[in-house]
Amino acid sequence: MSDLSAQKCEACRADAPKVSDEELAVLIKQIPDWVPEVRDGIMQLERVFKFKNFKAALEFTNKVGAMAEEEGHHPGLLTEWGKVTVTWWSHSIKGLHKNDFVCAAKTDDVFAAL
Ligand SMILES: C[C@H](O)[C@H](O)[C@H]1CNC2=NC(N)=NC(=O)C2=N1
Repeated sequence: MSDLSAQKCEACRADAPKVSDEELAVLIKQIPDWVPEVRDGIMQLERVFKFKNFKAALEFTNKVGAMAEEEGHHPGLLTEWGKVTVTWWSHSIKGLHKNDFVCAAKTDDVFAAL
């Protein structure tokens, strides 16, 4: 468990500040497999996880879903044969909040524990 994944998501209101470029540079070092990407004008964190078949990909998807429910923060999940694309961003602020980095780190932990 990393520093980030040991944290809990906090309530993210519509007026919460987005992570600054300086904060992003520090936080992304703790989740080096994640790629920050702008999609539809919204900064997001994305990582592709590889599996041996669809069943394994679906099991991982469900575990990430359960973690998301516990945190009250929810990712984009695209489950395909042998592959799950996980995308984190905060809908309420249309960008990245610390919560997204916390949940990306927790997603790494789910994968590591399979
Ligand atoms: C009411 C509920 O808590 C909110 O809509 C939560 C749910 N999950 C969420 N997940 C994400 N990724 N961003 C949000 O802003 C968000 N808001």
